[in-house]
Amino acid sequence: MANKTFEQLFAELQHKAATGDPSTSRTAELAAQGVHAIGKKIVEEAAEVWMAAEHEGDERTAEEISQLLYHLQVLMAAKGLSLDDVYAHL
Ligand SMILES: N=c1c2ncn([C@@H]3O[C@H](COP(=O)(O)OP(=O)(O)OP(=O)(O)O)[C@@H](O)[C@H]3O)c2ncn1[C@@H]1O[C@H](COP(=O)(O)O)[C@@H](O)[C@H]1O
Repeated sequence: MANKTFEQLFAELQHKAATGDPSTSRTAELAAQGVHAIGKKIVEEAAEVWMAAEHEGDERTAEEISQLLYHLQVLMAAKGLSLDDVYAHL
């Protein structure tokens, strides 16, 4: 059972990126650092997904995928993109 859906998390991250306190919110901290820093995290997390899929178990792979999805959502929020902007291309 998921703790929250992709849509619920994104709504929370949009709010945190816009109004959160960088000293208490990781999302607000990343948003304040900007697209360059978030992009580096996305590349790092993508590599961790790959390594987990090849060398670690399904649980670790799923965990790394969740972290990649989180950072992609943070980038979307920082850029002002909506879920519909992305769904339009799926
Ligand atoms: N789902 C997530 C989530 N997934 C991953 N992460 C962050 O991503 C990190 C994982 O990346 P790393 O393994 O590289 O961890 P790290 O070494 O601490 O990161 P760096 O120091 O290298 O930047 C975690 O330590 C978290 O900081 C997340 N941070 C927040 N959320 C959720 O986002 C929402 C808003 O959170 P806040 O913005 O923190 O309030 C809440 O629902 C949270 O549960």
